[in-house]
Amino acid sequence: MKFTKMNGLGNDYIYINCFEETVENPNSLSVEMSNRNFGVGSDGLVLIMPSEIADFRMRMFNSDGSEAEMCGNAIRCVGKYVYDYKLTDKTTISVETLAGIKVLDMALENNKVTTVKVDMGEPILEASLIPVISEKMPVIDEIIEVDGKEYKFTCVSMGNPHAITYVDEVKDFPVDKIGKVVEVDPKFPRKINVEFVEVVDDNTLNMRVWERGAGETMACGTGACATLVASVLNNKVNRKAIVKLLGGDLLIEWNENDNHIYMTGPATVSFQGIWER
Ligand SMILES: N[C@H](CCC[C@H](N)C(=O)O)C(=O)O
Repeated sequence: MKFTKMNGLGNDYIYINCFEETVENPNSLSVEMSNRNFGVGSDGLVLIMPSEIADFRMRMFNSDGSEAEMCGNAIRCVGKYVYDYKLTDKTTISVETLAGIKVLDMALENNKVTTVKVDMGEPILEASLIPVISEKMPVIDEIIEVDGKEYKFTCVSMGNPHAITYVDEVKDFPVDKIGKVVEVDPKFPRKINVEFVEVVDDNTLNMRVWERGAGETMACGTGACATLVASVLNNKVNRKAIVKLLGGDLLIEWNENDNHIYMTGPATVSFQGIWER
């Protein structure tokens, strides 16, 4: 089976073109192919499929096999894949996801996609829809205790759930130690992605992320969007800011007119290969 390895700021996935290939059990295949010793190695698996209601459909699976509602870094790579490999000649396309239809605008250099701007839709702030067990609206300063220390979280969904907390400095923060506990806290019925954020200035945030179903990754697109929303709600940044991740920067805007979040960032092909099953 042919696959393409791509990444968005180092958040790397294996992409299967399901116009040409058939995938029986994507959950177990994601676990198998994501293994960095016995497989290809990745943060998960992404299927590029036909859609009845959009130009294309994307399904995304974490490296633990769980399917996520949406993936920001992956959807930019889907845009790059379908244009560069000539499944479309449009530079504005729609992609069906479990979090609804997303619209992508793609920038080209030498007729290859370099940067993609994604309309990520509206943030979801209602506790029951995130979901998080909380009486607050929006969910700000939700306390979770880890190893005797209390952390305050703001919770936002971009179709997938996120809990954001602010720290003095992300560089040496124990993201894995704290992230893996918060991910599975009983307050989160569908678990949660956990973002650790350092405010640099009104237009700049440093962020590291412990992802649901994958652990710490180099970048998280939906997480960067959720982080911008949380930071505006907490009066820490302007509505348009750069989110600096281990793998690089994303430009995120929470548009005041349409309440939509816009994410702009790169998409990169690493290599193509054949998976012998
Ligand atoms: N781990 C996430 C899915 C991947 C999100 C992230 N890689 C992104 O770029 O948005 C979840 O289970 O919701």
